[in-house]
Amino acid sequence: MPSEPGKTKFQIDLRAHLREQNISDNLVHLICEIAEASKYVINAVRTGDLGVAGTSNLYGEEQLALDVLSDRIMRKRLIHSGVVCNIASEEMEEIYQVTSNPQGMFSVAYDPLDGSSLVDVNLAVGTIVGIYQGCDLLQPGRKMVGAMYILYGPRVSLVYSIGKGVYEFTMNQLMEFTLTKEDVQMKPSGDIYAPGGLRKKYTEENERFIRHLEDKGSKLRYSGGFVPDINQVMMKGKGIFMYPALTDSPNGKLRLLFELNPMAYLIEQAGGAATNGKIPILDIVPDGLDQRAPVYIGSREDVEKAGEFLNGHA
Ligand SMILES: O=P(O)(O)OC[C@H]1O[C@](O)(COP(=O)(O)O)[C@@H](O)[C@@H]1O
Ligand SMILES: [Mg+2]
Ligand SMILES: [Mg+2]
Repeated sequence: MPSEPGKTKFQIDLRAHLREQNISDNLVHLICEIAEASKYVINAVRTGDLGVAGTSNLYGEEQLALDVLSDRIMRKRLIHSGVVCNIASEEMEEIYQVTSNPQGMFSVAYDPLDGSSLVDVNLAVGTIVGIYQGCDLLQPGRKMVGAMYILYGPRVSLVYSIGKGVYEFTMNQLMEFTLTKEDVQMKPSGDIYAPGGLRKKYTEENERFIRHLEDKGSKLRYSGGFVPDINQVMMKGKGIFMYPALTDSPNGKLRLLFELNPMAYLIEQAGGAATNGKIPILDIVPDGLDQRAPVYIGSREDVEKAGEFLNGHA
């Protein structure tokens, strides 16, 4: 007998799933609003100007770079959600205050279109989001109440956690997100690695760690997009992504608030680990919106091993 629509576990849409999680209506609403915004972002990525046609569209209107457009889409949605206090985006220099009343409100830090330089070569990109209760955004990532990313690949998937495990939803032909994986779990050790940054600027310790990974049989799997690269580690359930300190950038490249904290939250929720080589990413106290940090993220034992190499114990 065919199952009743909406009743089979893997036909559950995002809103129905969230309503069962025992969280506030405001948080359900916020996550659904971000999911809605992502539909407009993927539409912009699929059909938007790639810079080849100059700066005007058919009507002579100025066209926006995709990351700026994605930022506007996200910001507008968040402002009108009615449940957001402060917004910080990789595309904005300062915090955007929607209201100063923290009651029942959330603050959001996001990267609207990470890896936007990959759009012209048609590689996967994504949106990364961290959610905080109240109005304070400059807190350690461990204070987040939720995090998610949306991957714009051959399929669009949304991976989220509110501290109760990691769930993957995939966009169907009606642009609804339906549950495709629940309770995603990382294995303690893996055999793939994704190393960001120019290799000749790696320190000797990082070079030795890479040699260790290759000696143990790990294969290179790097696309240059943080969201697809993390999604690979997450969904295969094994391996490590790193963007280390470089000889000319001691804090690496990736940003704590917009990129690292949400991913660290998700990977920890899946039983993995994320450090800057010394301490968990989620314990770093941010001193500004644009703070960067080196990162080792993925299977727990691989991340610990990185720490051993960096701290002279291996
Ligand atoms: O090209 P590199 O130095 O390896 O950097 C790649 C990293 O930079 C990013 O593209 C982030 O940069 P943007 O936020 O400017 O897109 C990540 O997606 C990726 O992991
Ligand atoms: Mg980015
Ligand atoms: Mg970006």
